Amino acid sequence: MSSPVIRVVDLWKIYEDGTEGSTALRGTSMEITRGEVLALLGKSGSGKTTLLNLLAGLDRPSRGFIEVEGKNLQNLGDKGRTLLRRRRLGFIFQFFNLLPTLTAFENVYLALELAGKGTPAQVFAVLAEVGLKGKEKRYPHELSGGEQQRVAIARAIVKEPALILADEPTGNLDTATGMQILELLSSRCRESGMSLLMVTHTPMARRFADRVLHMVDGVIRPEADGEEPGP
Ligand SMILES: Nc1ncnc2c1ncn2[C@@H]1O[C@H](COP(=O)(O)OP(=O)(O)OP(=O)(O)O)[C@@H](O)[C@H]1O
Repeated sequence: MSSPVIRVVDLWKIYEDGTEGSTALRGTSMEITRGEVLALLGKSGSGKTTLLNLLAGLDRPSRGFIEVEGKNLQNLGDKGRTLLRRRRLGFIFQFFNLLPTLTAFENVYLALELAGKGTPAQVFAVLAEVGLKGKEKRYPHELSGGEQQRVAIARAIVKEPALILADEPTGNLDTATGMQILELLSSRCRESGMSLLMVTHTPMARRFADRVLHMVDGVIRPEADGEEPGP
């Protein structure tokens, strides 16, 4: 069996905010295998964003550890974690987070440059693949929300990362556009063996997932134990 892309072991996060700490994660564990598409649901404040920040190496766990492709994030150092983010992780956000002064092409090309690999031809190919052929020179404000999210998907997948972390990827889109985006993202990840962890409040996201997880009070639980079964 192949080793997991992500291994989370007994992860705790206690935010120290002066007087009493706020415990966001309470000893949670999980694994993500190659090419697996996961939806992570959970109430507001249950710890989803905290987990994403820790997986991205943007914050440190209070206890426990995370391995990305067998490497313990804490042992990598700041520089190592930055390189890992640029090369092995992709990010998709609710509000797209494209650079407004760069065209669609330039937004995607920048990600490739930061990853230290790739050619302009790859950028054209990936933009065509997400349905943006002919729109490469548009700036974000000249694109619809769905199109901007397609640029963000292209930016994430162009470097073929091990894992894509998506935080509410359809939160700012209408239902039909959101479905198209989830279909595109989940099928492309499966085809290329990229893993996808999407945090979502959208129950329809479970249709596109291989596995649905629920964050309940700082602990990840499988769907069966979840607190809010969906439609
Ligand atoms: N920087 C911080 N300092 C102190 N407490 C924090 C901090 N960030 C988050 N928390 C607390 O940790 C808990 C989990 O927050 P988190 O943002 O991870 O939840 P979430 O599931 O992503 O919520 P939402 O769906 O609303 O985005 C909450 O109780 C929150 O108040």
